[in-house]
Amino acid sequence: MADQHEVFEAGAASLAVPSLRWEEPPEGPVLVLLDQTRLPAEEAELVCTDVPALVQAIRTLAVRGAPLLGIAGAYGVALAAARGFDVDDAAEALAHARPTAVNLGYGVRRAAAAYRAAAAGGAGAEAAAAAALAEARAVHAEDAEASKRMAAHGLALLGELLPGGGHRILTHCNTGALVSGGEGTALAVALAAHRAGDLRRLWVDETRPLLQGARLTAYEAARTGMPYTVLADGAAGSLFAAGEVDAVLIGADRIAADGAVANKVGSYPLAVLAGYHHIPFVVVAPTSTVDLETEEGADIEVEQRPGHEVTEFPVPYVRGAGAEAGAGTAVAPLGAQAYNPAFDVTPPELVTAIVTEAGVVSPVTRDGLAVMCSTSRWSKSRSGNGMMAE
Ligand SMILES: CSC[C@H]1O[C@H](OP(=O)(O)O)[C@H](O)[C@@H]1O
Repeated sequence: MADQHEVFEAGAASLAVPSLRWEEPPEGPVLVLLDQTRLPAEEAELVCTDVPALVQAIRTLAVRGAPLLGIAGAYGVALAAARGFDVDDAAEALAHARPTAVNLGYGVRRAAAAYRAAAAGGAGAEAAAAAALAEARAVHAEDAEASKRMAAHGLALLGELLPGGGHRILTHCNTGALVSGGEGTALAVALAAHRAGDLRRLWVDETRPLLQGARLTAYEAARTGMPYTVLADGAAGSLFAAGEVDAVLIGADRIAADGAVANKVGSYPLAVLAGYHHIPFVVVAPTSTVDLETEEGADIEVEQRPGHEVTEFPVPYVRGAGAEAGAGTAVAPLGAQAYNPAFDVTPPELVTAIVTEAGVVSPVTRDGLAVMCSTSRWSKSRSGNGMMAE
C-alpha cells in the first residue's frame, strides 16, 4: 500500500499496478481493477467475477476514463461469455453504465461483435468466448499504442506552439495511465515533455467534486517525478491572469463530428479562459473518442451524477468507505439541492487542436476530423455498430 506522502523516485512508472488486468484463476476468469476511488491513500484492487460488479465499478468510478472504459467494457463482454452469462444482456448493461464516454459502447460493441461472428460461424461457446477475449485484448493493445502515438504527436505540437521548452502546462481531471492501456492521453503528453526536459510546471486542477486531479493526477505526477502543483479549480483564472500558463492539455470523453468536446466539468471554463488569454487549449484523445455519428455538441448526452457528490466532501474517496449518500462529510445543509453534471461541452472554435494517434487536427473542423478518423487504423462504420479494420 502506498503512503500518500511517500515521495516516489523520479522516473518511476506512473502506476504501481496496472489499472486493469484479466486473470484466469482455477475458479474462473476475473477482471482485476485498480480501485480508483481508493487512490491515492490505497492501491486497492477490485476483483470482478461478473458483469453487475463491473457495471457498479464503472458507475462509482472505481474504473473510469474514456479509453479505459472502452477496454473495461470489452473485457466485460469477454467475462460474460467466459462465465456463460448472456452476452447480449451483458453488452446492454455495460454499454449503458455511463452515457457520455463514447469509448464504453465502442469497446462493448467490438467484443460483442467478435463473439457473435464466431458463434454465427459455428464456433462453440468456448471458442466464441475466446474470440471476445481476443478482441478485448486487441482493444487494450491498440489503446496502448495510441497512447504512445498521441504522446509523440502532442510533444511535437508543444514544440511548435511553445518554442524554447520550459512548458507550464495546466491540466484538468485525470488523463494518465489510470485511464488508458498505456500512459494516457493528455497526461502522457505532459509526461513526454517531462522526459524531454521541457516541463517546467504541471498545474493540476483538483477537479471537484470527485477530485480526479488532486487524487489521481497528483498520484501519477508524483510517481513519475513531474514538477506539479495542485490548485483549486477556481484558482486557474488567476494563473492565466498572472501569465503562469503556457498551454492547457485535457482529455475527452466524446468528440462530436463538428469538433465539440465533451470532457470533465470545468473544461469549458478553461477553454474560455484560454481563449481570452490567447493560450493554446489542446485536447488529446484517441480516434475511438471521436463520434462521427453525433453531429454536434448539443447532441452529446451529459451524465448527471448524484447531488451528494457535491454536498458531501468525498471522504469516501479518501478513506474508501464507499460512494453512497451519507458516506461523506456533509458540507452543505442537509437536504440541499445540487447541480452535478459530470461533463461540459467545449465548442470547436475554442479548441486550438485535437491530438489523436493518427495526428493533429488544427484548426478543428468537421472535415479535418473526418479525414483524421478515416486515416486511423480503425475507422468507425457509418452504422455505428462498432469498428472495422480498413
Ligand atoms: C482521457 S479520458 C479521461 C477523461 O475521463 C474523465 O471522466 P471520468 O473521470 O468521469 O471518467 C475526464 O473527463 C477525463 O478527461
